[in-house]
Amino acid sequence: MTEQVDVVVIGMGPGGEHVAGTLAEAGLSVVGVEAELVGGECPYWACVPSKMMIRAGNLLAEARRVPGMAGSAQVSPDWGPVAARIRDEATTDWNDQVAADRFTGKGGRLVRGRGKLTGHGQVAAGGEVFEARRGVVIATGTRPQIPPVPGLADVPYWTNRDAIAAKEPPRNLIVLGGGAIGSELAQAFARFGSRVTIIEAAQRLLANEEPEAGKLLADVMESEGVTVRTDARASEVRHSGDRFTVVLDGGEEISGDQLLVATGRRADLSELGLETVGLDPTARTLAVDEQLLAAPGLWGVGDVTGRGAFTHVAMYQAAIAIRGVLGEPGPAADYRALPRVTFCDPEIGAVGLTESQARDRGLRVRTGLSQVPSTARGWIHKAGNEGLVKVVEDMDRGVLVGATSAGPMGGEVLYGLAVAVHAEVPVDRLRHMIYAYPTFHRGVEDALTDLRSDESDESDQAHESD
Ligand SMILES: Cc1cc2nc3c(=O)[nH]c(=O)nc-3n(C[C@H](O)[C@H](O)[C@H](O)COP(=O)(O)OP(=O)(O)OC[C@H]3O[C@@H](n4cnc5c(N)ncnc54)[C@H](O)[C@@H]3O)c2cc1C
Ligand SMILES: NC(=O)c1ccc[n+]([C@@H]2O[C@H](COP(=O)([O-])OP(=O)(O)OC[C@H]3O[C@@H](n4cnc5c(N)ncnc54)[C@H](O)[C@@H]3O)[C@@H](O)[C@H]2O)c1
Repeated sequence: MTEQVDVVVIGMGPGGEHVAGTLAEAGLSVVGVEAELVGGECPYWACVPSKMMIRAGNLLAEARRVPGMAGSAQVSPDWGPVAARIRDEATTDWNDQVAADRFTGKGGRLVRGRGKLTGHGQVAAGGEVFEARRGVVIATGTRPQIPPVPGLADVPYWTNRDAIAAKEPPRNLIVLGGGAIGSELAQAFARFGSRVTIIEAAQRLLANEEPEAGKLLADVMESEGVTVRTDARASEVRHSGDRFTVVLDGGEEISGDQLLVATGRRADLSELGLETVGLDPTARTLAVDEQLLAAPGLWGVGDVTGRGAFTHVAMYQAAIAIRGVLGEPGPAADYRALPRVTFCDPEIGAVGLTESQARDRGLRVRTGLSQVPSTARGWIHKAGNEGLVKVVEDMDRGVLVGATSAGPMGGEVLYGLAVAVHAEVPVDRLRHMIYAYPTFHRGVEDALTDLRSDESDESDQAHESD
């Protein structure tokens, strides 16, 4: 027996929950299928609790900046309130009843279990088969990608989930991977007293962002006592008693009492029955078009699409898929001004293309750089003022195609830059704007003033030799 409904959403993380809840509110009959917790990774093991850890770590860091600035302060870190806040306020002890009720309260029907396509518009879940008249939405997210380092699979390493649920900070923490997860959690634990070593295979932290940002972050982390090993590869992992040992290429051994693996995430399409609708279940991500369609009547939203593993991308895509299901017009997905913020201290905000991504696309590029400590506000701020603004201009069009703002509130400073990239505001107009004094975002004006190209460098040099 199949049950007729309007829409089935498989995966109720931020993307799926938004689609399912909104369509249910619009009056459609919606089945939301969830294998774990309604709300997905973000509220229980990712964005929200990690930002609570970071907020607490930042409070400690600010208190440690009091000497020389505002008197004296004694700081005694206590993980207890952090763990309690994560348990009680963020996750309700990893119970999703509130989120489930939120969805059913909108008129949706929640089916617990794994959803699987069994043909076009057909989903098997929870022992039932649903026939979706309007369509199916896949929003199944990602899971940690564990690298094939010999020995790693056999040791009780942490993923983000264990780190978020930690009842106390580890004494010695090894973090494999210096991307967003590794960097954020490393700094948070370090500020609570963990001795942390980050092992990153790439040349720098946050390898997908501007090199200046990764270097800045590594410098600050190291000044706080975190050991940052870039260009470092693990060749073996061992565990004995309660000690982890990571052997690096070259033989050096790094030991700790916890090992956090944060080496990226990947979608798992293998169990979704994609072959029943003619799609490849071995693909790395669910390929979708600019309307988020993977096939007629089959939408994909969120991390599973591989277009940026961020909650705001999942929500953005969800809004487009909702319009698609409802048959409403609206703009297609546009990722030119995709913002991301790594909530370290300094906060690393970025939007659009990095300089090297812009060059790889064949753009003629000018870049400008300013340093937060050299701005009036950065100088006033003093302790904890490390940061920079970098802007990347497409010279031929005279617009910014990317920007980075790192520093205190770097993620907030990013907003203006994101508007500039999104709306393609001419650089000439940005330069003649009034920037409030003394804000951190005045560093944007300085970076715009600094815009220069390799070509102009070359012509400058030619001038000098004349
Ligand atoms: C430590 C950490 C910190 C992060 N911090 C941030 C941040 O600050 N800002 C930000 O924007 N992003 C952050 N992210 C990324 C963010 O968590 C994800 O981008 C977001 O959760 C993706 O939402 P989603 O709906 O695509 O998938 P998910 O949140 O992964 O949800 C997918 C859901 O689908 C379910 N599911 C999977 N397969 C099936 C199936 N077959 N049947 C039924 N259900 C299924 C899963 O159980 C899960 O609940 C962070 C991630 C991590 C790990
Ligand atoms: N603030 C945020 O918005 C936020 C925070 C955390 C996570 N996220 C999202 O979650 C995604 C996943 O985060 P992540 O940090 O796991 O992935 P990532 O891709 O950002 O970083 C993984 C890092 O691990 C390194 N690596 C891979 N294999 C390695 C190995 N064997 N040894 C050492 N290093 C290795 C890679 O070079 C890379 O730098 C992010 O890309 C981001 O989209 C966002």
